[in-house]
Amino acid sequence: MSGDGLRIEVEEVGRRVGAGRRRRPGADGGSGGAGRETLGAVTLAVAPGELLAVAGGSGSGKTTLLEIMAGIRAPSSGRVRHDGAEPSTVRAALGYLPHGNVMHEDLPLARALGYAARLRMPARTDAVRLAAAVDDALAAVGLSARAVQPVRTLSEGERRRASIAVELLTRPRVLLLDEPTTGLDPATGAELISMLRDLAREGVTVVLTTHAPADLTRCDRVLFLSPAGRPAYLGSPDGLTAAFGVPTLEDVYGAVARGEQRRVTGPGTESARPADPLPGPGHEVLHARDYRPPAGGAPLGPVGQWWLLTRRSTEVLLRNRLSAAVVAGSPLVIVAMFALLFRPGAFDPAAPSPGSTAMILFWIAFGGFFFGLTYGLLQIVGELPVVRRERLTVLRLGPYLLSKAALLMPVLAAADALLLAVLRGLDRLPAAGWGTYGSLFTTVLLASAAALALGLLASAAVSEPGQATLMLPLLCFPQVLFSGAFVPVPQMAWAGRLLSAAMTNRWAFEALGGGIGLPRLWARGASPLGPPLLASYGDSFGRTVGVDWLLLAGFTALFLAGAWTVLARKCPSVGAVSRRARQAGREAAPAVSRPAEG
Ligand SMILES: Nc1ncnc2c1ncn2[C@@H]1O[C@H](COP(=O)(O)OP(=O)(O)OP(=O)(O)O)[C@@H](O)[C@H]1O
Repeated sequence: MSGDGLRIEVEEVGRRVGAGRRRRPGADGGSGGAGRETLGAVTLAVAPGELLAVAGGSGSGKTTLLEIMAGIRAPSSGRVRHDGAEPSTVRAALGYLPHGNVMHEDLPLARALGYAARLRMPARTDAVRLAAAVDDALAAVGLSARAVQPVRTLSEGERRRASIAVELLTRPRVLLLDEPTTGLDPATGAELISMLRDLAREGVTVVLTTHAPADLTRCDRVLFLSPAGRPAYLGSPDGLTAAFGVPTLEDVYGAVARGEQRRVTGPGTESARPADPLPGPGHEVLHARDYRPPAGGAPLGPVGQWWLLTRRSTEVLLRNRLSAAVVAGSPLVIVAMFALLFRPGAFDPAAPSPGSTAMILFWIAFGGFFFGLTYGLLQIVGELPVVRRERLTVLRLGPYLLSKAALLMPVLAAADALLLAVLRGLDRLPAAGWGTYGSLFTTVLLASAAALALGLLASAAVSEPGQATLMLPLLCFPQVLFSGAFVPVPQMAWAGRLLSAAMTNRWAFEALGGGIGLPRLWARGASPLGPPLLASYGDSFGRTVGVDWLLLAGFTALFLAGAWTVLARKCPSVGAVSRRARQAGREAAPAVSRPAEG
């Protein structure tokens, strides 16, 4: 189903990991000198139509090499070219399948592929051609009969094939797969390799990493890496056992671990097809303008992506009944609890209850915050592997984050409106005009928006849903303590006052107090407790409400920018990795040319 593959040239590629630097995809570009070598001096060429297996013990650098070939990790030395071009410039022609299952599990298979096709294929592709691309990809991996089945109900082998189908949508000319057979039974593994072999037969260049000795015999060539990440064998699978003088493929692992090395160069060991020599140092590298991407035009722009991602997030949420029930049900439960907690008439000027009025306003502010935070927290972390994978194609982070806001802000607006309407209906809030309630609603909605952005930031920063759950009390507690509702801001220690300025709940609480006329009620109402309470709060409610709104909007923008930054670091685009590689190369250059001391 694909055209001619690209010729991959790996030239003296090595990678070192520096001391004290954290691992993150593509981010730890080599420093050229210091650190531990995890991959060393790998040189090979993979021809179009060839199926190459990269084998080796755990930690021998298989994934590292594959990621370098895909252009999503920078080598510390050497270089990789696809038909003479840098990986980043031919990204549209590369299909990269990371280890594990990276699809939205709640979507039916064809729907998940449909969204992936719309995202990756040219924007002008019409619905009929998109559907045909999905059908072709499903047929290529033998899953046409599973099209309507939710991804989570597929077997492990079917899921692996479904993941490959996503890459096939754009008819890649190079397919790089990290451990596609891990976890599969031998028959399913063999089936999957035979499917990859068919793709290679059609001209695609296929490279896979594997732990299964049986896979090796089904590939054209094998690159065996030593525990130190150096090539121990490169050649035909048939010659593998003989080269190490061992009876079985399993024994090769032991021999390689003992440090034996066989760089076979006889017939069948080189590229399956005759190739041009590797480009020399003076060889001019192709750049994006020289490479012709598949015909059809550019993929969706930012607005198109935003709308597509909004629709996908909505469908993902609606198809997961538990998540949908939590999103819809938690405001109902919380509103009901508020209605039970407070007594009516606290705002009655003839008999006000100043302490209760402060508490009612605080819990309204906190309700808006809590809805936003809980909605945001689980949004990103659960689909981070999908985001990471899509960032390697065309996904933009701005539209992605804004799609979450587009999905959740209407729900938050409904929850906030319900909260105010129920409390007003039950006389927990005073009778007042639309202007006052418009102000209260704006405040709570802005509080929810800021909390949603904070939730998205936390969700992007953690690495698993369990950690996101732990973040909930951590983020809520200071918002309660330092809101100024329980201990008025003027009564706090100076450090507490400083901290309270960073709490969105403080500004929401004060805006609600100002908006509903709390100072007037406390000062002129019939309760003798009002004036001293007002004195303890100082000028907390004296500010123009618009200033509080600006602060809440500023926090929202700040948290969204934070989420964008975290995601950009965790899920770099291929272009970003390539820039880092060039930067690392420039930094490494002086170290390489430095004369030996002594
Ligand atoms: N950023 C990093 N910092 C420290 N060590 C790293 C970093 N990146 C990779 N490594 C190390 O590089 C080595 C190769 O890792 P890699 O994931 O490529 O191995 P692998 O052969 O794919 O392993 P496995 O088969 O277990 O998946 C490992 O020892 C790993 O710990």
